[in-house]
Amino acid sequence: EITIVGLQASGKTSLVNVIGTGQWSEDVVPTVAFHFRKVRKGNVTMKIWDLAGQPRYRSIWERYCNGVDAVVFVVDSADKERFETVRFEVHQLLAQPNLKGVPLLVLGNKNDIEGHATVNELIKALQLDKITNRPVSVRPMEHGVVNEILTTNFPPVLLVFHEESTQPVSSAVHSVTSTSYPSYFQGHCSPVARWSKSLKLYHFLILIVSCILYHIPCTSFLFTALGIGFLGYREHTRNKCNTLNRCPCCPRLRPLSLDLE
Ligand SMILES: Nc1nc2c(ncn2[C@@H]2O[C@H](COP(=O)(O)OP(=O)(O)OP(=O)(O)O)[C@@H](O)[C@H]2O)c(=O)[nH]1
Ligand SMILES: [Mg+2]
Repeated sequence: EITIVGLQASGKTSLVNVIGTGQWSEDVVPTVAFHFRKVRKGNVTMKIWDLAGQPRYRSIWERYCNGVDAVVFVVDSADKERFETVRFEVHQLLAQPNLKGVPLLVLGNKNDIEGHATVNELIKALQLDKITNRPVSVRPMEHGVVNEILTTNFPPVLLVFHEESTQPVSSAVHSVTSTSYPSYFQGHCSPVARWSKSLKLYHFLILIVSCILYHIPCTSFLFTALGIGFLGYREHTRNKCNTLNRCPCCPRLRPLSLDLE
């Protein structure tokens, strides 16, 4: 799940269209509020939140960035006059507590336009080198062609695009299996978090009520509570929580490398 943000007319919707259809189209209208799109590539379903970039919609960005695997910030790299605004918006967004640790991918779009900023200029103008609390990647892009962009070192989305392909998105797609996925992450879900979150209050309520009804002594109560906890933990581990499908209670898994050019 990714969220695409950026100032108006930076090319967010154009990018999403390319990801979704593999076709570049000039035919885009400014987004109102947001546009949600689900794209299936191989074994992976991407959920993409394409947010509107006009000033009146920027206050909702944070809400839609909450809990996603990556935030993609699209910048019109030919519109240098607005870099200051972009810098402000990037840092303002990343300062939100909900976005702690979420990886950031900055795409310098419209690279086909003469006089566009280079990746290094973008890093400097947007002060991306000051972001130290999350993985950051900056890539150039034009006409929504994302072949080289959404690749290896940058996590989730991005595995669906083949690293060395020079083809546009649709043909660059390859299937991702759960075995190729975990190598992008280090760390694992905390067993304590899993265990405690899998215990629900109602488990204890049922237990207390049945203890009272059947006059069960304290030690049995304890053993049964532990048993329920263990079963809950196993259930949680098996069904809900792995590197592809993290559960909300587990700490965010970290991508392995920081790829700031
Ligand atoms: N030259 C050039 N034009 C582009 C590129 N990407 C997008 N555009 C054009 O930029 C304009 C705005 O594109 P959109 O995709 O609607 O931009 P957006 O970021 O979704 O805008 P909002 O929805 O208003 O936030 C369109 O006319 C696109 O055709 C690019 O790489 N190069
Ligand atoms: Mg749009």
